[in-house]
Amino acid sequence: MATFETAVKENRKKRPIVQPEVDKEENIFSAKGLNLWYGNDQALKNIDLDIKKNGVTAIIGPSGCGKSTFLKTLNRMVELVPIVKISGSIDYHGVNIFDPSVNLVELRSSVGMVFQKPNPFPKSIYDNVAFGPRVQGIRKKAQLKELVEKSLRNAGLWDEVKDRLGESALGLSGGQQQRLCIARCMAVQPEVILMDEPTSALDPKSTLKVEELIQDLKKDYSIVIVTHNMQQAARISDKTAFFLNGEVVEYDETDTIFSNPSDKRTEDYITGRFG
Ligand SMILES: Nc1ncnc2c1ncn2[C@@H]1O[C@H](COP(=O)(O)OP(=O)(O)OP(=O)(O)O)[C@@H](O)[C@H]1O
Repeated sequence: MATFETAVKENRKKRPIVQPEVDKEENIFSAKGLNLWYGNDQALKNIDLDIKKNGVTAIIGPSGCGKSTFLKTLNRMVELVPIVKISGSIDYHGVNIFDPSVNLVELRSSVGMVFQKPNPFPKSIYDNVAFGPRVQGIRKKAQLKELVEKSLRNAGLWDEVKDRLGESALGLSGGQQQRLCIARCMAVQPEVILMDEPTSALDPKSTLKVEELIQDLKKDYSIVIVTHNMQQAARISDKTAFFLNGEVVEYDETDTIFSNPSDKRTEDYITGRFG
């Protein structure tokens, strides 16, 4: 049986994700007729959605409407659940991510993910950030050091941790841990960052810091964020998709969704009539 390392190496030989000839596209993802089932239960229904490059796209909607499922479909993490079945397509750099030739390791490096609860490894701050690059085969100390510093700086955490890089990441505050997880995600140099309610476990001050960070990062990354917090979606996103019962009810500029939605269900949701 192949070891993890040989599997990673084999996988690298597959089709490269980034194809310069289609790199100029304005949309980073284009989902078409996307359906997803957990066993017999359909969680995503005929989703057509284009996600803007270098912007923040918010996914909102009531509990259980399929927000996280859609997010995890974008880097095929959802398929870690064995009962999942999918039909339809999601184009990324002109390639359907479900095509058998797609290199999953590369896809998941290019499309990183930050979760609701900060989940640093029980390792040092340095080793958390260096983990991904090491898995990618980077061994040179100087190169690793540079990547770690750059990622921590980009996550706005460097000044707070530069003198304690060898200490356990678990000793950081919740807000710092979440920014560390964002740094860990950036260390593998993704171009998309998926965020699943990244501030719901944080206090208001840490939430503000992460929101400022997202605003800062969007010039270099495409960010898709699931949030229950409507003010947050309104504050930080460029476009917003409203999901209901596994369908996209409305998708538009965030200002339009919050000031002049075209569907009554969107209006009812954003004005707190249900959810
Ligand atoms: N691992 C799983 N196995 C079976 N069903 C699942 C699984 N994960 C999610 N579901 C179901 O899929 C549907 C969509 O769930 P999902 O978590 O995507 O919704 P959500 O909008 O993100 O909800 P929340 O806001 O509560 O996190 C729900 O009916 C849920 O029960």
